[in-house]
Amino acid sequence: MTYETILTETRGAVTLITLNRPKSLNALNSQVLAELTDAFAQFEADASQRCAVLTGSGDKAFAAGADIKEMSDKPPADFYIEDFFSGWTADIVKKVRKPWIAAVNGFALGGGCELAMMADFILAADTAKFGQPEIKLGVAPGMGGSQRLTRAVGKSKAMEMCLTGRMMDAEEAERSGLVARIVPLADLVEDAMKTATTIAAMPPLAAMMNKEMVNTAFETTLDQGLIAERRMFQVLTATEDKAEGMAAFVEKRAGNWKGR
Ligand SMILES: CCCCCCCCCCCCC[C@H](O)CC(=O)SCCNC(=O)CCNC(=O)[C@H](O)C(C)(C)COP(=O)(O)OP(=O)(O)OC[C@H]1O[C@@H](n2cnc3c(N)ncnc32)[C@H](O)[C@@H]1OP(=O)(O)O
Repeated sequence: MTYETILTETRGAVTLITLNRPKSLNALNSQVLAELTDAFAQFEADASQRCAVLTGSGDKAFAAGADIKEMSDKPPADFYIEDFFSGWTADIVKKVRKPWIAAVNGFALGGGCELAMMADFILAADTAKFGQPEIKLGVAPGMGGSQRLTRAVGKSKAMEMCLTGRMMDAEEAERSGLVARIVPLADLVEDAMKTATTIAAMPPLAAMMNKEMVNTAFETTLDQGLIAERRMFQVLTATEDKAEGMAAFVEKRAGNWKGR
């Protein structure tokens, strides 16, 4: 599938998606939203693909946010009538059950930071900068920034960032728990692809359920999360891959996963 605003390629069981609007620092417009949603749907439907990486073209930006020029022209009522931005949660966060990584190669601001936080985890280049500067435009995060950032880094830091619009560099982002690891920019995509390849080699059902468990912890109470974890563990003990995984360990060999 070829797109205009994103690039996609597959390397083994890993899909690499690159935001590709370098002249506007990969700003996210309606076409990006449509094409990214389609690319993730293709990834989710392709049984040969088990993990994905999302990054930005160029060395300057992952995504500098929603396309301000497009937003400034949009009739205000249309945002509400069309329930704008709801597609990101429905089509990318909820429907993509396979693991995917955000490899943040530069500015991740506004919608760019929000998109990165939809990933299962973030690998940040040492040059990456994160922020929710919407207040400077007279608005506020509109795609989960105030909710996911607060859950990821805590109220004080999220509140300061939303009220001042300041950026957080990669060191602060790692220290705050927003990103899993920092990688030199030159090595970022290869490290992310290598990490994704490791995940893609895991039993696919267990990978999906580990993702679902951690996301449940991010969104519910401890008691409900413990119940969800226990039920998914119990389901996994009934799978062929559980029998294969434990037999492979005892027989000191690699597992041959069936995905069921
Ligand atoms: C109708 C709706 C459209 C979107 C639909 C699809 C959904 C998209 C995602 C939804 C997001 C939800 C809502 C979100 O919370 C709201 C936002 O994201 S608001 C935007 C927040 N981001 C910003 O405020 C950052 C703006 N950019 C900057 O501050 C600076 O560009 C920078 C990143 C600090 C870099 O500065 P410089 O190095 O000086 O580079 P330039 O500023 O000269 O930029 C180069 C070039 O890129 C253009 N550009 C940069 N950012 C954007 C942007 N966000 N939108 C559009 N264009 C952008 C900039 O204009 C320059 O272009 P040129 O002037 O050379 O033509």
